[in-house]
Amino acid sequence: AWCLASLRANLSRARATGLPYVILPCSVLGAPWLLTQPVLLPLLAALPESWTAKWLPLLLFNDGWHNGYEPFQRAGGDTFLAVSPGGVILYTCHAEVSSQLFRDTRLGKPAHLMSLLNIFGPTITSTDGAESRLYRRITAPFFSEATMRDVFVGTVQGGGQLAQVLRQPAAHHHLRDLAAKLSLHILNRFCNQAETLEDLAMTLRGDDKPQGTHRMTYAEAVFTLLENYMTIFLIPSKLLRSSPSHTHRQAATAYAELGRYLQEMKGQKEAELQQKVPALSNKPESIPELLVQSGLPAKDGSPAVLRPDQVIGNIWVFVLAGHETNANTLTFIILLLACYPVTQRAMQADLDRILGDTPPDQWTYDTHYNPLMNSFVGAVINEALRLFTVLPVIPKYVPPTGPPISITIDGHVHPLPPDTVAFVNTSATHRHPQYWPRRESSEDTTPRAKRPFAVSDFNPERWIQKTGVAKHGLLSPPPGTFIPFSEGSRGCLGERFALVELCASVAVLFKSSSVRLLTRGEEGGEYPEGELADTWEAARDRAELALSEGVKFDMSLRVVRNVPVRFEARDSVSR
Ligand code: HEM
Repeated sequence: AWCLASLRANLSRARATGLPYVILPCSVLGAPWLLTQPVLLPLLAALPESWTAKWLPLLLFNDGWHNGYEPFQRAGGDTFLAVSPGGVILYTCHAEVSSQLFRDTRLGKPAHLMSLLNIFGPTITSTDGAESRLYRRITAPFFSEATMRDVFVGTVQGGGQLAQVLRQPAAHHHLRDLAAKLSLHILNRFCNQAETLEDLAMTLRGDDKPQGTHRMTYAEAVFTLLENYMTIFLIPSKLLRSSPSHTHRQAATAYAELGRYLQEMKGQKEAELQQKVPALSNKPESIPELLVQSGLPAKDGSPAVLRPDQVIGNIWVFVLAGHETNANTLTFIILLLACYPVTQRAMQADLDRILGDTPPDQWTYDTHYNPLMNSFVGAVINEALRLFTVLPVIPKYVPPTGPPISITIDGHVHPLPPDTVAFVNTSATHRHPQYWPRRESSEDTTPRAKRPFAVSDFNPERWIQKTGVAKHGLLSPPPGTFIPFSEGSRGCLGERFALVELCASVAVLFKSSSVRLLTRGEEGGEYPEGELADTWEAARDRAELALSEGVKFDMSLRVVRNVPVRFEARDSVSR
């Protein structure tokens, strides 16, 4: 009775918006569905597709990337509502609507749905209003041009070490982990000022050891925690520690160890700040420094702006937001280039043109970043960000108290009622047939080309502007059509940081090395039977499957299936 009454009430709220809607049996965000999904899903999947095609994909939050534009095609519109007894959710991939949602400062974030990130304390990403503005204001000064200079040079140094490790046989088994070690190092070295290049060398070799009384290294604690994030979020540490499962106990250790590392970082910054003579320091302040400073009483005696849990929560969220996304994007770029040798060579020709014989230790942000980003390097990065949206959905929220907030579509005004969650679907936007027409060869629907056709649609050439409106040589997409970093007042704080890091790592890896797909016969006996395909075309098909079926969204989008590739010094392969 409650369900029917709620559904009726929500239907009348939905009708009042004038937007098309789809009725769902439950809310994708509600506890009943989240708890019963493992049991119900196999039953629902067994029903004829024609019964479920319109609504079931909307209940599969983690499949958003795989579904791409399809749910919108089925719903017959780029903006629609999903109505259930649990509430009303707006789905959009309409550029004009997304831009309005990003720019309208009356809209907030559904902070109550994002508390998942608050495992060490409140965070910038899962708070709203004055609180998130405060965190942004405190940490924004870190993202200065001085920081970008350091990040560029540091990534070239670190990327050089990664290139050496990747050239070892069978390194592809650990490709994503090695990329994550590099990006965690960059973050730790520049955001946290807490690591050196020697530390990275040891981590990449696997020679790093826990320090002092720690039971895990910092990197091990971060990676283990991320592997077991939901377990740690849902099950109290006390239970995890006494669980018979080894994985549970490891998860509890990772959580405790990382908590200790974050506390130590905070303590060390507090000690440094008490000794520091500000005028003598010309280094960009680190994220922990900015946060810790706000957690101390001011010199004039006014109280601290942040509580200790706010300091720790936010140090953690920068570690999370700043390394996973970059590591996953770099991995996608490497695998895409292995599938496209011709594109790889075109990008390397641009690297040779821009960098010439200048040794990597003389590459600088001021001289090289812009030319690289306006070349094939920028085109490849943008195209990878378009196809592999590491955050496939960006949530917005009409506050529960207050008036409806209207969106306008083709001149028609649609008032969104209070308490409406809005999902800007980046994955569907980036596959919208009008904004991003598929490349001709990707019209291939043979069984080998799997939804969402990410590999066959990879086309960096589309970013190279030959005619028309050009922004520094690369295509400048209309607002709302290319949104990997979101936009507006809650857009990614680390966008520039991420692009600088990606640019420098792609440049250093591919200036010195090439990557190719491995096939059987040309290799020694170090690969297990069945791992390698017989021909390049078969290897390409496997890679394409891995980059569709083998892609998973949990904390962010990543490839979980191994793709056999080999890095070789460029001198040894034809240019
Ligand atoms: C390829 C790399 C990256 C991508 C695609 C990406 C994407 C995004 C997106 C889409 C958001 C908005 C999320 C939302 O509204 O729910 C976001 C927020 C954020 N990102 Fe990134 N990001 C990347 C790298 C980074 C890096 C390197 C840092 C820091 C060093 C960073 C720090 C943040 C922070 C602090 C926020 C929260 C902003 C707020 O809530 O006000 N990101 N990112």
